[in-house]
Amino acid sequence: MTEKDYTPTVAYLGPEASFTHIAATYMFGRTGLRPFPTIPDCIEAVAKGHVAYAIVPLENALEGSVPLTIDYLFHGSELFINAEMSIPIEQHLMVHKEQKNAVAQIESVQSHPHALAQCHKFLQYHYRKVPLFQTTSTAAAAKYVSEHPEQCIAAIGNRLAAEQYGLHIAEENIHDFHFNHTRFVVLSLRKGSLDRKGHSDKPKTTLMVKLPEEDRSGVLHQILSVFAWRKLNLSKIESRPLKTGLGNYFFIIDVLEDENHPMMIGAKEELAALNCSIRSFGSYFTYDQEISERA
Ligand SMILES: O=C(O)C(=O)Cc1ccccc1
Repeated sequence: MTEKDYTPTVAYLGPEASFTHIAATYMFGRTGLRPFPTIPDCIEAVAKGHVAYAIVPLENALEGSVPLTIDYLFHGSELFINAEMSIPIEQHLMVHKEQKNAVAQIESVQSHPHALAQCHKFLQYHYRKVPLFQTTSTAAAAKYVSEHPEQCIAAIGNRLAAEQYGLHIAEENIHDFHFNHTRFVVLSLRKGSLDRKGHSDKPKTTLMVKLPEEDRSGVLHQILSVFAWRKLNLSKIESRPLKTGLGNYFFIIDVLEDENHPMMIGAKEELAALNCSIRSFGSYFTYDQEISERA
């Protein structure tokens, strides 16, 4: 993909100061970013050509895949992955400044389901009886808290969200496990890798592989050996429901190689010969951000 001299519009899971916003800023800078309220809204905006790119969370180190992204990306979308970035996630408990002395009386905690899950032990231990409410993003929760100063409620989100919405951080780093990273993907209607500074040496290719209709023993073994004997390194394999019936699955396979490499071309041909159906989401570079790099 060639760089254009205009700033592309980029849809991200908003509002401002979500983790996705942080990832989007890291990848594209501050201009041209447009917040959308939900992941499906971001995916639809890029699929309909309203924006050039969308950036959405794909997978968290603690919680696994983000089901909404997987559902909308792998079921019927015609999008490609142009880049992936991984950012460290630190979660903080925040309240309205007017409620900063009432933290012991918090009546509810809101956040994105993954953020609530990442802080499960903390919440169990400190706020066992407090109801938890899911929001579309951590920043949406912070914004809601900022708009309800009279309520003794808390949000879980990042430091930027506390600053953006003027909230008081009542407890820092409440995520249960230290290694809490999330992978985000940049999507567009065009195949090709975004080439920015600091990317991985090797590109990665994401394949969606559907097993042959006829049920035969050893088919998963056959699929894996297609990659194994070619020394193609897999960085992920995940089975997801096909949604056509109980027990029907497809596989998301990430391979650390460009899809145009002769071994990859051979692998795709062999998978087709095994009666698998394959859809490639393209080859793309990966970017890793550390907290110290944040603006
Ligand atoms: O809610 C957000 O801020 C997001 O961008 C999604 C998310 C939620 C929890 C961890 C990482 C990303």
